[in-house]
Amino acid sequence: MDKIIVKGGKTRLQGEVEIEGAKNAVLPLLAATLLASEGEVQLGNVPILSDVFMMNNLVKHLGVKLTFDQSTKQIIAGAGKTIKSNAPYEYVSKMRASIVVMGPILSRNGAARVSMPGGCSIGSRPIDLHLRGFELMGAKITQKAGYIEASAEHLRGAQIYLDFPSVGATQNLMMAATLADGTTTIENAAREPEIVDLANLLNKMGARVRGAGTDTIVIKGVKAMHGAHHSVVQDRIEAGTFMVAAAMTKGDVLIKDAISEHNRPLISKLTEMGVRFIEEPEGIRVIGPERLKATNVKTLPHPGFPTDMQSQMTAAQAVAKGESTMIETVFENRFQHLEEMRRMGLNVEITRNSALIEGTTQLQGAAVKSTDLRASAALILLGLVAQGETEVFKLNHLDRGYYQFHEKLKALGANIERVKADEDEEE
Ligand SMILES: CC(=O)N[C@H]1[C@@H](OP(=O)(O)OP(=O)(O)OC[C@H]2O[C@@H](n3ccc(=O)[nH]c3=O)[C@H](O)[C@@H]2O)O[C@H](CO)[C@@H](O)[C@@H]1O
Ligand SMILES: C=C(OP(=O)(O)O)C(=O)O
Repeated sequence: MDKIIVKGGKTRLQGEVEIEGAKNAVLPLLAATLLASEGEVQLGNVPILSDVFMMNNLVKHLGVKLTFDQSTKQIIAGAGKTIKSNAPYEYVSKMRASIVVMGPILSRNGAARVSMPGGCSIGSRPIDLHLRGFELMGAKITQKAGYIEASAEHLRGAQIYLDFPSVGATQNLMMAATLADGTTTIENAAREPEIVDLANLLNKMGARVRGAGTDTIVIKGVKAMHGAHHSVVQDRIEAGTFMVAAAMTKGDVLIKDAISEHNRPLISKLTEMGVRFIEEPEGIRVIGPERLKATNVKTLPHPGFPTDMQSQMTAAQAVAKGESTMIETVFENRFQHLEEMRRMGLNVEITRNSALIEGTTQLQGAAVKSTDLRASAALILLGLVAQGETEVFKLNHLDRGYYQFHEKLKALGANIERVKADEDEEE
């Protein structure tokens, strides 16, 4: 596997950066291609990421004729006249998000057998809310030998209240409801921009989804769905990561075509820390101060501060003047990067889901390993400001969600390279 080497301390990022389509949008969009029984779903602005390749393999296995032209970032998914009901372990176990194929399969076939996705390093990630919603729609759910089996002669519309506004459950249930008999209402639904993107594609495919982006989504079932054209929404987490990078390095970076509406909580916190944001016709310009000020952050479902920006924000807090707090309320185990950051001199006290960070200008480069996707980006950001050399290992996490991350930072002036790691370095 590769490693990234960052030589930090003097970097001041400058220039402009292009942002890809969102990983967290495109994965459910790919699952939605299973719902079309005729025509082609054409997706543009598709990010070139390992998670996308894995989801492509799963939907292809299930019966969609899919091609991915990486040069144009376009996927063409030819409708499966029929699709398979069985999503096997070898595909689902590789990626948590693959559970969102269950709603479309169940909706089309009246039956689904999907391997249990399991947890991951940031938490146990149960799927009880997804399954409870399917049951309310008339599905019988059983668990056997690591698989969840669902069957329903007629999936029917239902009134579903989610105990927590789960992104995945909202997406799965929305898709299940598209071909169900009657009307489904999802209350306390997730409101993330990726939910809106999915609803937009579903409607282009012939579904009748209203209210996405609010806490109540209403879906009227239709008889069949067809092909459509759709461009994947911009990745607000990638955009946010570059905002933090500019903020930490006294930078001046134009984030091309950034959508401030999607990054309100982050922009608000960075502004509190002394960062300037200028809305320009080509995007948002981010200007970092001489020294960031401390701030207190708590992660929440959208429109609260996103848990997917938590690690990157702790990197900014690590170099801010004064004491900051970070409270993680969405995932129970998302502070592993702080242990790695300690190796670089981070002053942090962790009490359960709360971290007290004392900012310093004395961070030193070190060898660190990515513990999850956003941790990998956060460690690289910290490497930009630490004195000396930082080596970041386990880049398989980074490749799940960032396309050409080091090239983009390099183009902004970072001293960074990606090289092959020796086997013995990786442990
Ligand atoms: C591919 C994708 O889009 N991933 C995003 C999605 O993940 P994902 O869809 O898995 O996240 P959820 O919103 O479902 O999970 C949020 C919380 O709810 C809990 N929960 C969820 C479902 C359930 O049935 N029961 C339950 O208890 C989870 O364990 C977690 O603690 O939203 C998360 C929260 O914004 C982001 O961090 C992920 O990047
Ligand atoms: C946690 C994330 O993704 P996933 O849900 O795919 O693990 C993320 O994008 O930060």
